[in-house]
Amino acid sequence: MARHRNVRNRSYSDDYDYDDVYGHSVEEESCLSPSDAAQWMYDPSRNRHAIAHFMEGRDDIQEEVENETIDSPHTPLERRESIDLRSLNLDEDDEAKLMSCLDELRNVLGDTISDNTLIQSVLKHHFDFTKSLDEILNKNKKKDFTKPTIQFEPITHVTPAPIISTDGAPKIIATLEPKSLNVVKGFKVEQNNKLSSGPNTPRDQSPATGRSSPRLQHQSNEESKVVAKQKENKLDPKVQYNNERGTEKDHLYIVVIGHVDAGKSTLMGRLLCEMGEVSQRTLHKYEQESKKIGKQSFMYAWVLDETGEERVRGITMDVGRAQFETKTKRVTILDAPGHADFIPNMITGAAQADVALLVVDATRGEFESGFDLGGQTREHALLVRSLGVGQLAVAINKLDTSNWSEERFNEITKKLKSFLKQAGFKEADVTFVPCSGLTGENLVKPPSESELLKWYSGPCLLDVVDKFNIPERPISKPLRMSVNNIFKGIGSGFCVAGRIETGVLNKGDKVLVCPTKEPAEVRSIFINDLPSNVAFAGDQTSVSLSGVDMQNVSVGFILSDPVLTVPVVSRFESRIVVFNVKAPITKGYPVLIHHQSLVESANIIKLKALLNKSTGEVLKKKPRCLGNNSVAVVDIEVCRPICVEKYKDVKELGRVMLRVAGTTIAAGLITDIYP
Ligand SMILES: Nc1nc2c(ncn2[C@@H]2O[C@H](COP(=O)(O)OP(=O)(O)OP(=O)(O)O)[C@@H](O)[C@H]2O)c(=O)[nH]1
Repeated sequence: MARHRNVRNRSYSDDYDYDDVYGHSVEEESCLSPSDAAQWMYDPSRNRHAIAHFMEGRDDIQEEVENETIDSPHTPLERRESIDLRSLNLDEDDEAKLMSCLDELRNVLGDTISDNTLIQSVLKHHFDFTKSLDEILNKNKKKDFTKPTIQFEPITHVTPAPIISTDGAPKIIATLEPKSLNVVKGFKVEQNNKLSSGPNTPRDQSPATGRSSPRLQHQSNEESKVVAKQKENKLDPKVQYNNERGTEKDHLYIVVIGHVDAGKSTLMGRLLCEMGEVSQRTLHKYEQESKKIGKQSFMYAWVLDETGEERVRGITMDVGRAQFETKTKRVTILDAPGHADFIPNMITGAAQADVALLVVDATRGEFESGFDLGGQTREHALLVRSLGVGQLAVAINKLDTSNWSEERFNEITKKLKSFLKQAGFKEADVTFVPCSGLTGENLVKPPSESELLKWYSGPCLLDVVDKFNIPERPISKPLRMSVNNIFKGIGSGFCVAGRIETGVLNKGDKVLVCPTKEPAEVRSIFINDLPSNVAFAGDQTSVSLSGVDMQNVSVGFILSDPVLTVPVVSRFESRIVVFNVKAPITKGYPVLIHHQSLVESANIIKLKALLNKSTGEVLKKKPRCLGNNSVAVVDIEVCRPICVEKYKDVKELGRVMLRVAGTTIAAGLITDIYP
């Protein structure tokens, strides 16, 4: 059966750069038990050979017969808001009441109103069905519930346009609104305009052709003419890149991660001050104001923690941004929150980054609680690796509290090295730097502390940042821009902010907003708040769009090349590494998928094969369950169609993270997609 090709006929060595797969190896002095450590042992040379060999030769992976739908032309599920009842924290009775009210409401209203709206109304009226119905009907008086239209939910939170600080503080380009992650993403697509997918999608299914809705069909001729013209006028991306950027310093995006209170914002704030990016006047102001509310120790953190709530609580909630330059690079810092409650924001920051700076608190007891006792150090490191970040600097911070002890530095680096190797970082790509954000020691100048000078002669933090390699920018691939923020622009338009994952985006280009596949035109492009005619893969940009309604674009969407469109799928196959599950993963296991800035409910619908971690060899076909540290091939079904790519085609959009109840339980590479 054709379905067998999903596993059997694949040479995994062709699909992956195995350096990008997690859980490779672990040192003997691991923080894991010896048996766990043994499971992670890995020999890359053996692996490359063995996986190719094993996959080509194997015919023995049988598959379950009940899920025949996988090969049949798949009808994508309607994309609707997913209800995660767990997040509502209802007790059993209330949950039952809620479900019963929802059923009743659906009987009357059909599917024309989103689940989210219904839930809000039911909760507001304390499970009173009649009152909820009244409210919804009154709100939607003019709506014809029987009419099948493309219907979109309003975006509930809109963030203001990015603001450049004018008081002498460094250029804080934009702060990601945490609420933007909760943007309601629901929409429904007419039956005759079902989402289709991918580079393999026949042209006649794309919005520019006959199967589109009448509105899209009407636009299609015009659109295709413009797109053809666009193609004609296009320069070779590499030539264009050299013309535009040839003489500029390379731009690097660094996400700063680590356990809560590790000193991330203080470190970055101090670094910016040392580099002269913050005026004395501003710093003095922060000093006075932080003193007033008894938070003077946070004065440097205020450079990046801009909101009143962050300053009063003394924690980062949004991703703060700032820029500085090293000898060879322009650097954008993405200061991520360390608190577990803000992990989705941290992921949004990490999804935009090329490299990461992991900050750990060297204070005795503090490192241990951030690393060993369920802290965020491990979680953050795993997350950034899962998002494709391969280079890491580790700031062993607050070493002033241990009198610059070499012993303490070695103790921490030993533990971290072992863990980071296990998480998939190559030893050569990880650098450890002793420092103190509070005193400014070893940040931009060689150390001056006599205790530190006794044993450390390595680079300061700034030099480590300067030595990072700029990752290859896939500018020759079709355009993919992932949307991580949406805000009102100047005048009548609106802007989407996000990262150009692949390709080139020119002012005036036609793009397809996916997964809804609505055509739009790029009116203007801003990079670091400055207008630009073009943006390339790797750039963080704000783009103003016309031709599409702001309410029809959501965080997690992809702006795609209008011809070589991004695949839109409801099911895909993934090779996952399971990190940490309380109960084994079984068929039907519910998870939240994180894919760039998108968060979507999903289920693991099929366990296809359990693999040997080191060789990729199939250990068991159709396993009944997956435990901790296992590697497996599974099929995942999302509640609403999403834009993904096979990892071998576009690495940037070929990774997913699976999270349950606030913990990352697995990371995966997308190995196949089911249109
Ligand atoms: N002794 C000492 N204290 C520090 C150092 N760096 C930061 N701190 C203190 O640690 C506390 C937390 O610092 P932050 O910079 O807010 O920590 P953070 O990691 O950004 O916190 P979140 O983003 O909320 O996770 C503050 O009281 C700082 O003054 C340091 O190098 N030495």
